[in-house]
Amino acid sequence: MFVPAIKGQGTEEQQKKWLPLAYKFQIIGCYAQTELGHGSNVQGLETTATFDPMTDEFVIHSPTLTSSKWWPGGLGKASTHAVVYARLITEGKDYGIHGFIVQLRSLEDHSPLPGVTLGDIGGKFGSGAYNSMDNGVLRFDHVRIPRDQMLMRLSQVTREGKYVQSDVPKQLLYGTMVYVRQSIVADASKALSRAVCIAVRYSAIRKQFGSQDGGPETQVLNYRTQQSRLFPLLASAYAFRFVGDWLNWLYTDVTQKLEVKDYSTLQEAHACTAGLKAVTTSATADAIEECRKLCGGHGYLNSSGLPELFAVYVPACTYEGDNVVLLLQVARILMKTVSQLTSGKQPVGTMAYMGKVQHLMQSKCAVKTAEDWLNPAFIQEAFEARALRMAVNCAQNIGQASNQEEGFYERSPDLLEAAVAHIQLIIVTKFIEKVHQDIPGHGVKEQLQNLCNVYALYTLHKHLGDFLATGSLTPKQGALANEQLGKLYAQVRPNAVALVDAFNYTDHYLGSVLGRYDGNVYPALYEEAWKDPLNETVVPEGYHEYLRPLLKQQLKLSRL
Ligand SMILES: CCCCCCCC/C=C\CCCCCCCCC/C=C/C(=O)SCCNC(=O)CCNC(=O)[C@H](O)C(C)(C)COP(=O)(O)OP(=O)(O)OC[C@H]1O[C@@H](n2cnc3c(N)ncnc32)[C@H](O)[C@@H]1OP(=O)(O)O
Ligand SMILES: Cc1cc2nc3c(=O)[nH]c(=O)nc-3n(C[C@H](O)[C@H](O)[C@H](O)COP(=O)(O)OP(=O)(O)OC[C@H]3O[C@@H](n4cnc5c(N)ncnc54)[C@H](O)[C@@H]3O)c2cc1C
Repeated sequence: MFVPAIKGQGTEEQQKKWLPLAYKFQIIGCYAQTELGHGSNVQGLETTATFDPMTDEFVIHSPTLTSSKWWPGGLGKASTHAVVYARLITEGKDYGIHGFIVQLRSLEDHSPLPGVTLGDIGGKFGSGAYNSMDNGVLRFDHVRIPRDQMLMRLSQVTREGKYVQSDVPKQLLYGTMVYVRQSIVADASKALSRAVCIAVRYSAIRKQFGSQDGGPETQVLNYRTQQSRLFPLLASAYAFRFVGDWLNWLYTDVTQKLEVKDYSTLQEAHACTAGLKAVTTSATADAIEECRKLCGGHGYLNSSGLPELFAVYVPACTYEGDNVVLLLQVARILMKTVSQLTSGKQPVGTMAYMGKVQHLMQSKCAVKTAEDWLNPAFIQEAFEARALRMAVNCAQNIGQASNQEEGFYERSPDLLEAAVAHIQLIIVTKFIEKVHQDIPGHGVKEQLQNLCNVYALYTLHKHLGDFLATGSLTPKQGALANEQLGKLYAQVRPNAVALVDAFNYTDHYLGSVLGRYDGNVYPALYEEAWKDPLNETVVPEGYHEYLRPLLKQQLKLSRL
């Protein structure tokens, strides 16, 4: 994040100076924004950067305990430099949060520079999976940096100390986070596809119950409950891959527009990166845990690869923006869009469907049979109607409040659900668009169509309350969707293993004895067990100190 921050907020000159050093690992940088007291609320950060015109320097300082930088990855032990986000103060006025390049450690002996206190913040969730990352703590005691180490693409401070705001939106300060959020969506698909690959392959070899006359037991992958839990996750892995590909296109397009000072899609980029990051990471974290449970007891072994995957993945729901905070950002933009509908201003991009407000507010879903749910037009319209009606309902309720902000606060739980509905519509839309494309490979398109329908109808089934409460569907149509879902599972089953083999993960990358490509799980589990350090001695350490005295004492007591 050190590099994209300099690329996005540094001048050409600053990029020429600092990026080659970073690329060649002549310096190691981190992104020091979050503090002990503030993470979500960036504008609440307390670290100060006060301009000293006498020396043409900024004085970086941590005025309070809560202003200590806290969490930045790589900060504790590895980084020599940081992009530090601090309150810019010049001529006695606070201009809010800006980025500054600050050297933290000597390039000679890696010792912290004068006025810099830093270290690691300690162990984190799980069996230490994330402990390979030195998330750090950092405090400044009046550390001086040259004025030209303020990232000056978005705004400047002159030699005399005058603050100058460039003619670019100040939100570009948040650009690095937008960049990482869009990459996290693609990474959600990677993490989810790993978990699903393990769970599908293991479910195909695991047999339990159902033996007839001594014959083989039933593959657990054949149980309807296993399919109804697992196949929506398989479909989600593909869904997140395709929406992640689209989001990368959107991000690239926005970045190109920014180059020519076209800021028209900045809001769309923010809403989509924030919302898709929130929805895909929450779903993926839940799905990895579900995949662990789908593997029964063996899923709880470290050798399954699932506990570590979960422990490493779950902070994705928090880092790069807490998911609730990000969804509320989407909700704000939805409310702004709804308020503009009466002005005649046509919504664009992923909000364009809201322009069909007259139709969608009164449309009746035309589904009459289970098979009708295989028609993408019916799915698309049902999801559009649900999302729009939820947004309009929120806007109407907010409108009844004494003031907008109070109304937004009071209705924030409903707004959260409206934001999720809008983002799920985007995911479904992009999946439908993907399967409408020419897709090479014999039968591949049909399989992806099945998965697209599984993702859409599973999501509809899971959020049926929204669809019924907004009148977007009738209970009968909801039941028909569930009926069609069961038929789709039967169509996915024969290709389930092929659909996870298609991720083409090596056994090494998968890191799971349950997900081995050859399915030879039981010998691998047994072999792995003996590698456990506890098995280095046949009689366990502690026997003589603890077990033997206890056993002897109990034996003596039993003879009394
Ligand atoms: C076996 C192991 C295997 C493991 C396998 C899986 C591995 C895991 C998966 C992947 C691995 C790799 C993943 C990638 C690496 C990830 C590393 C993560 C490191 C983490 C880094 C961080 O966390 S950095 C810090 C992140 N912090 C945040 O995100 C803070 C969140 N808060 C904010 O963004 C802002 O405070 C907030 C937007 C909430 C509020 O802004 P504010 O200005 O205070 O107020 P507001 O009025 O809401 O907004 C004003 C105005 O600006 C618009 N706006 C806001 N944000 C943006 C933006 N980003 N872009 C554009 N516009 C923005 C907003 O809409 C408002 O507009 P108007 O209404 O005024 O028009
Ligand atoms: C593994 C990991 C790596 C990280 N790496 C970095 C890094 O490299 N650089 C960096 O700068 N930071 C980093 N962070 C910090 C991270 O960005 C923050 O933790 C994250 O932005 C969440 O902010 P917070 O901790 O202040 O959460 P809080 O905002 O304090 O969240 C606490 C609760 O409050 C709720 N909440 C907060 N505000 C509102 C609101 N307005 N309305 C409703 N509910 C609200 C949240 O939803 C949440 O439930 C990292 C964090 C982790 C876990």
